[in-house]
Amino acid sequence: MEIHHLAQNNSVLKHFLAELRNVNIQQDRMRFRKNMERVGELLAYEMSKSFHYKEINVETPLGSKQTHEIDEELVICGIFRAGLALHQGFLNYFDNADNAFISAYRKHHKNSDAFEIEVEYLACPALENKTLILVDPMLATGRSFEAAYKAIEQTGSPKNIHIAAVVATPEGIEHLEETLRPDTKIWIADIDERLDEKDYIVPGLGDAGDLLYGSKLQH
Ligand SMILES: O=P(O)(O)OC[C@H]1O[C@H](OP(=O)(O)OP(=O)(O)O)[C@H](O)[C@@H]1O
Ligand SMILES: O=c1cc[nH]c(=O)[nH]1
Ligand SMILES: [Mg+2]
Repeated sequence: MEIHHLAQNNSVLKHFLAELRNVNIQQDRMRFRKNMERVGELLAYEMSKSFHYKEINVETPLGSKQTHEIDEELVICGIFRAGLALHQGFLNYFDNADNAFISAYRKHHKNSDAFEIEVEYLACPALENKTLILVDPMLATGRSFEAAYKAIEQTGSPKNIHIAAVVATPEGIEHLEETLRPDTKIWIADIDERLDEKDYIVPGLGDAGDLLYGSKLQH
């Protein structure tokens, strides 16, 4: 499995990430959503370097130019809720991509921190010969990405699979290495230290879904 850890190099990505993590700045919900979308755009740009391209000829006002365009049929799949803003960032760059939507949430056991991942909704185009990009900001235990991929897999087998997340843990990445197709490529803005006792990422950024859209009733 190929793992790309993008914040290893300095770029404006680190600036947006710092704002997403900052407990004062992240309370500005509109700015948090915008930064998440902008990180989606940067992840899309980095990922695009790994795509196949085909030669095309473009007529300019002054002549013609042999150049290239993306030669992959993309399907962007956002995981509800928290994946929505990141999904929009990918769509801002991959204009004509098809899209899939899947829900995944942590359903807690009664009076316990233990949880199962519930998948209740999936809308997905045909995946044969497509490049699937699964996006969710948080890769904590990795169980949501796993559950989402297993549900999507029932509908068809994509040619290529990319996973995109903003903050990940080493445990989460290891979990995906054990459970997803070995040719999957993972694109992560940053990799943090560990999970806490509630399986939240430390230091992470908090609850991504709540920061984007407000709190929800616990299941
Ligand atoms: O790697 P995991 O341990 O599975 O945790 C990560 C998941 O947790 C968050 O979603 P959450 O369940 O909070 O739902 P939400 O998007 O509605 O906030 C996040 O968006 C991931 O989907
Ligand atoms: O740290 C975490 C872990 C799961 N979901 C979040 O939103 N944040
Ligand atoms: Mg959440």
